[in-house]
Amino acid sequence: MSLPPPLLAVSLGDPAGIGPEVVAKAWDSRHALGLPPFVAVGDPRSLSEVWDGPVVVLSNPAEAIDAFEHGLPLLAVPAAAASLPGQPTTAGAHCSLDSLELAVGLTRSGTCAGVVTGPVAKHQLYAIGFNHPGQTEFVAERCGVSSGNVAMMLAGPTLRTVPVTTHLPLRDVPERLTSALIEARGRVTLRGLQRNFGIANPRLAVAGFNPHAGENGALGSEERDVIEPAIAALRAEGWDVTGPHPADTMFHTAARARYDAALCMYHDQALIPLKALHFEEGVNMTLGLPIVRTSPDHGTAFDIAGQDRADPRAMAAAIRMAASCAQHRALHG
Ligand SMILES: NC(=O)C1=CN([C@@H]2O[C@H](COP(=O)(O)OP(=O)(O)OC[C@H]3O[C@@H](n4cnc5c(N)ncnc54)[C@H](O)[C@@H]3O)[C@@H](O)[C@H]2O)C=CC1
Ligand SMILES: NCC(=O)COP(=O)(O)O
Repeated sequence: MSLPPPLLAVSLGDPAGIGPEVVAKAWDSRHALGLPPFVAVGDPRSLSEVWDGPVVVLSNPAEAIDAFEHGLPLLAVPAAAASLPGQPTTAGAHCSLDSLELAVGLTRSGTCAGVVTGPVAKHQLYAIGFNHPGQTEFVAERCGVSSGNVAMMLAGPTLRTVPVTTHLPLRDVPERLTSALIEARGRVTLRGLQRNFGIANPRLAVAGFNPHAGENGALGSEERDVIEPAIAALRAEGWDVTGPHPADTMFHTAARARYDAALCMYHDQALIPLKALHFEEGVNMTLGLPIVRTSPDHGTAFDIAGQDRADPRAMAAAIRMAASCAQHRALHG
């Protein structure tokens, strides 16, 4: 059985970044890229700065599916002041936050089947008082889920990675890494693979923290003291979990074939292999939420905004993945 493609909400992200451009280009290529209907949420001027295609400004999201064939459906969240591509402003940061809020609200209410979040600049948001590390934790809070019970999964065609710790200074990682946190992220990841991707018996490979996964304790003790107990606890629940693996040898082709997701100890351990292999089509998905949330793996790219150089494939992949996961959940719960 299959269901009609669901309507998704797509926030444009920072108006000065490449979010508006990649969303517009995704709509332009909707047939070639096989995209389901979506409604954009964000600043109308940020679109007209970079695109002269048709925009259908809606007053009611219910009109989006009919409008989608004729123009890019938009729920307008105008920024208080115009911002130019590549020149982020405080007004733009507020607009990106308001757009995110509305897009998440449309999804939580069931009006949309999933939310795809455009790239925001974290330092711009921090400057206006945003007190979450990133959009992941913001969406989790809006859904009533603690940030410890969600997982940021980066996914490409041949690799999925999940960092246990995300946006914090590297020097703070060791004290933040606990067996309980590794176990929780591992469990959310395994359940997320089942729920969103239909992988009945998911395989999780857990990375070490130190070089050579600690070299039997000679190069660090986190593997023995923190990571191995978490792996043992997950295995005791019946999950297929291996590790701790030396991180430098778990991402080559043959190694990747042995697992469905790699659980990594810190941000760059997870994101470097993913972006090296799949930058053009990488998707960031939040696991553990009652709603579907995806995002392209890239950021605001202020350096190329407004130059017609932004590649829309990661945004398109994020839209496709959100639709596919939403349909899978609708069919299988
Ligand atoms: N999902 C999100 O909201 C994310 C937001 N960010 C934010 O983005 C800002 C900039 O971060 P950076 O580390 O510079 O990463 P970035 O992904 O914005 O840019 C890195 C490099 O890749 C290029 N690039 C990125 N996306 C591209 C695309 N679609 N097509 C062609 N070239 C592309 C950029 O021009 C730049 O040279 C930061 O403030 C960060 O917080 C970063 C990652 C994800
Ligand atoms: N490096 C990934 C990233 O910055 C995305 O974070 P989030 O805003 O989706 O939490």
